[in-house]
Parts: sequence; C-alpha cells; structure tokens
Amino acid sequence: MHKDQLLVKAIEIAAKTHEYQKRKSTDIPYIVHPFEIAMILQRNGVEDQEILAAGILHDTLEDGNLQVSDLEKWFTSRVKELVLLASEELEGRSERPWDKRKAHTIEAIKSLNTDVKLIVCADKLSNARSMLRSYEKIGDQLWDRFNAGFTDQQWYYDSLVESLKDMESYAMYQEFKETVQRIFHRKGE
Ligand SMILES: Nc1nc2c(ncn2[C@@H]2O[C@H](COP(=O)(O)OP(=O)(O)O)[C@@H](OP(=O)(O)OP(=O)(O)O)[C@H]2O)c(=O)[nH]1
Repeated sequence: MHKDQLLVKAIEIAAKTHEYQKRKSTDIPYIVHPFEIAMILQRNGVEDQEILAAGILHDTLEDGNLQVSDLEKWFTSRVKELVLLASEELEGRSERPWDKRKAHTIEAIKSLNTDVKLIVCADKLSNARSMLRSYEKIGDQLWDRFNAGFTDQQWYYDSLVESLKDMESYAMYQEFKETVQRIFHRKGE
C-alpha cells in the first residue's frame, strides 16, 4: 500500500457521501470542511494517517448517510472508532433538542483521548472560522442560519473552549479560543 492510499480512500468516500450537501445556508460544497480539518491537523504536526483519514471522514455518519458498517468495510477499526467518537451521539439524534445534544457533546469531549480531541478541536476551529467570516459579512443575521441564537451559541462555544483546554499547547486551540473571543465577546465594538 502506498503512503497516501488511506487518505485517498477517505477523500473518495467523504466526497461521495457529501456530494450533494452544502455548508449551512451557503453555496459552499460540504467537502471543503472535511478538507480543512485535514489541513488544520497537518499544520498542527499530525502525521498519523489514521487520524487524518478520520478527520476527513468525521461528518460522514453525523451529517451524511454513511453507516458504521461502511466504515468497517473500507477502513481499519481504529479509523472507524475515531470517527464514531468524534461524532455527536447518533442514536435518537433527530428527536433530541439542540441544547440537550450540545450539552452532551460538551461533557463527552472532556473524556475523549488526545487523538479524538485533535479531530474535534480542528472541527470546531473550522466551524468557528466560518462563523467569523460570515459574521464579518452579514453581522447578526448570521444567527438566523442556526438552530439556536446568539446566547445559546455563545454558551456552546465558550463551553467547547473549556472542554478542549487540554489541547492548549496546539496552535489550533489558541486560534479556536481567539476566534470564539472575536465572534462572541466583541467588547466596545
Ligand atoms: N459553523 C458552521 N457550522 C456548520 C456549517 N455548515 C454546517 N454546519 C454544522 O452546523 C452545526 C451548527 O448548527 P446548529 O444549527 O447550531 O446545530 P445543529 O445543526 O446540530 O442543530 C455545526 O455543528 P457542531 O455541533 O458545531 O459541530 P459538528 O460536530 O456537527 O461539526 C456543524 O456541524 C457552517 O457553514 N458553519
């Protein structure tokens, strides 16, 4: 197997899974987000191909229609486990309200191992970057795009900063923290 084979397969599966999806309320193809996760991980020194592959695949179960059995068929059990652990609790997801789902995520992150926290931190940074870009363009209209408004999103992102604090030696965590400050704590602006 050549060195890039695992990542090429992860890109193929993620691109097919997210083929018709766009990022929330935008015209941006969904696959831009998983690619950004892999770029953030690499910039932060991650060379482990299974972590990078899981980063690319991290939303295929939660936001795509891929099944765990598909991941088992194409990838190692470690890649499958990393994707599962990086996903919001999947069972009964559609019936649970936003705040219950996010409160569960905030608590669950605290007990994840570093490999999964790397993926989660890169994911949340990518989401926060896109929120900041949109906020700078459309201001408070941004909050209409999401299933929760400013106050709830502020609680969620401040809590994520706290849940991920073991990652403070990574540049991506510092950027995440600063981005959250810029979106949610714009004092005097
Ligand atoms: N910021 C941002 N989020 C987007 C975008 N497109 C899709 N998303 C997804 O939308 C979620 C935030 O939207 P909400 O309305 O607050 O939450 P919900 O979809 O889970 O109900 C993010 O979940 P999350 O819990 O923050 O993370 P994740 O683990 O689901 O990725 C992310 O997955 C985008 O352009 N910007």
